[in-house]
Amino acid sequence: MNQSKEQRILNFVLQNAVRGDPCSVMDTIDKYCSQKEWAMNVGCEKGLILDKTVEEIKPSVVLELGTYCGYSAIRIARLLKAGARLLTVEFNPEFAAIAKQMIEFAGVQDKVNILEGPSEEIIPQLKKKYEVDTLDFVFLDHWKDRYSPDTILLQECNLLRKGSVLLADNVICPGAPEFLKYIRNNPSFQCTNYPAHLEYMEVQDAMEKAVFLG
Ligand SMILES: O=C(NC/C=C/[C@H]1O[C@@H](n2ccc(=O)cc2)[C@H](O)[C@@H]1O)c1cc([N+](=O)[O-])cc(O)c1O
Ligand SMILES: [Mg+2]
Repeated sequence: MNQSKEQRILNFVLQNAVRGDPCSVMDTIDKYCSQKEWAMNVGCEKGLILDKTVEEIKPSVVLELGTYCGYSAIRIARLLKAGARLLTVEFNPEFAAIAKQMIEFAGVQDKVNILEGPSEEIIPQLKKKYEVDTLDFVFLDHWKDRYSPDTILLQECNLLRKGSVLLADNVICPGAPEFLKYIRNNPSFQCTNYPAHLEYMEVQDAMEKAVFLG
């Protein structure tokens, strides 16, 4: 049975990146996906926006929605302080298995917990099953039509506190119009837009940051 694209990306990393070096893994994925096969990793340009947001917040508890191959999980985890943790939600078992290997190869597995299942099932379990009090930072990069229902669900589950930061990928391409409408008209959120390009392409995209005001 021939390999999936995600398996080919993982193999390229295992054969070309430096084990235990997160930057080497990120650079190797970016090299493969810009030169050989496009894939929906946040990439290096939007990755820098993600980096700056994480460095600004210095979060202790991070939730990522949409692990895929683990690129942004590695990107975030490499910047986390000792004792801080990333919970990342992936519902495709094949992608979760790839991401697990990618994260272990990068050496950040001690900071990352991959939670397998759909976000609408996992989010309500975070407090009791995963011992989360509130989330300092949430990176949204899963199905674009899940961004607003999951933002509402996070509030309903009391997982946001005054100052919690959401960062959403792809609000221009593929686009998350419903999310933008919801979040920008909601007085409980202070929004900032960061124009960028779609990963590995000369296509306009943007990230949206939303700070929860409590
Ligand atoms: O569609 C996109 N992302 C959807 C991501 C989905 C990921 O989230 C997981 N998930 C995890 C939990 C869930 O509940 C649902 C899905 C899915 O199993 C998948 O691993 C996308 C598309 C483009 N593009 O240019 O086409 C560019 C991007 O940067 C993108 O992020
Ligand atoms: Mg994305």
